[in-house]
Parts: sequence; structure tokens; C-alpha cells
Amino acid sequence: MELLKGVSESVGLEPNYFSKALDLDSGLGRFIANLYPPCPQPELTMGIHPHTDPGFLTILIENGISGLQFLHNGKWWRVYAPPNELMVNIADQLEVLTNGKYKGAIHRATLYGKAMATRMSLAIAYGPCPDKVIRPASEFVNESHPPAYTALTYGECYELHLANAYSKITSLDYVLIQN
Ligand SMILES: O=C(O)CCC(=O)C(=O)O
Ligand SMILES: [Fe+2]
Repeated sequence: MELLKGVSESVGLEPNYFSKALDLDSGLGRFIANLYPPCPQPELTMGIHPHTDPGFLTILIENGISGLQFLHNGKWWRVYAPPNELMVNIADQLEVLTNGKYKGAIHRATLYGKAMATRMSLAIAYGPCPDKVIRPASEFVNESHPPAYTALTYGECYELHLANAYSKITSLDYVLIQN
């Protein structure tokens, strides 16, 4: 995947580093369709609660009605994507593999974009094979950066994500090592 080559290079690694580390030849992509029906009081409604995505990258497109927000420095920032543009989110397994150098983006979907309009978004969550054990890669671990996450299979991480969909922001809360 070309995007992932750029991510590898951005941290000084060879372009295919992440594809190899994640065994992407047997990777799993999940397709997610979100439908947010018209709502008379959008300011009182949450489309999707705050969360991070499972996988390593998510690619998202919406139907021209905004609603996506990202948490940055304690504030929610609204995303205005031009029509037909793809948005790319960093997701959990890239955070674990880079030992926290890249952070899974905390985001939520609101219905503020346009009152009484139907919002739709389509996402593909790219992840490794469910059996693949993901742990901080040795390139990101040293004395001053000990492993910050325990090893889990991607399947286990995905189950945690689903099981805690409405109570925890991120399934990484379970694998984060409190140093
Ligand atoms: O609808 C959106 O903009 C966000 C959807 C989302 O975060 C997800 O499907 O994981
Ligand atoms: Fe998401």
C-alpha cells in the first residue's frame, strides 16, 4: 500500500517496512458503512462516540455533509472535507507497532453538519491478519523508550474494540503498559 510506504519513510525506515512487519499480503480490510438519519436536534445527538479505529490506517469518505471531529490538545476540531476527498486516519495497530510514535487519532461523528440532512460515511479499516501478533517493533524500543504496549493478536484487539464500543475510547487502554 503506497500510503504505508510514506509512513515507513517518515520514521526513517525502508518503504516496505510496515507492510512486512504487518504481513500485509494476508491482511484484512473491513468495510464500514455509517448512516446518520436526519435529526431534529442534532446538537443533542452523537453519531459515533469518541474512539480510535482498529487496524493501521482507515480511509474514510463522506457524502458532502460534515460531522467528523478530531480531538487535539483537549479540543474537538471539526473536519471539512472537500466533496469526494478521502480522509486517512492513523489507527491503533500503527500506534502499537511504532511504540506510540504515531498516535491513533481520537475522533467522533456529530450531526452538526446540517440539520435534517442524512449523513453517510464509508470507511475501510485496513488491518493485518487476525492471527497476527502486534507488539512494539524493536526499531522503536530502547532504554528511554521501553515497550509501552503488551503484545496481542489483531483479532484480540478487534474484539476489545467491539466489546468496549460504548465505554472505552480505545482498546489500547487494555494493552497500554503503565510505566
Ligand atoms: O462518520 C464518520 O465521519 C466517522 C466514522 C468512523 O469513525 C468509523 O466508522 O470508525
Ligand atoms: Fe472511526
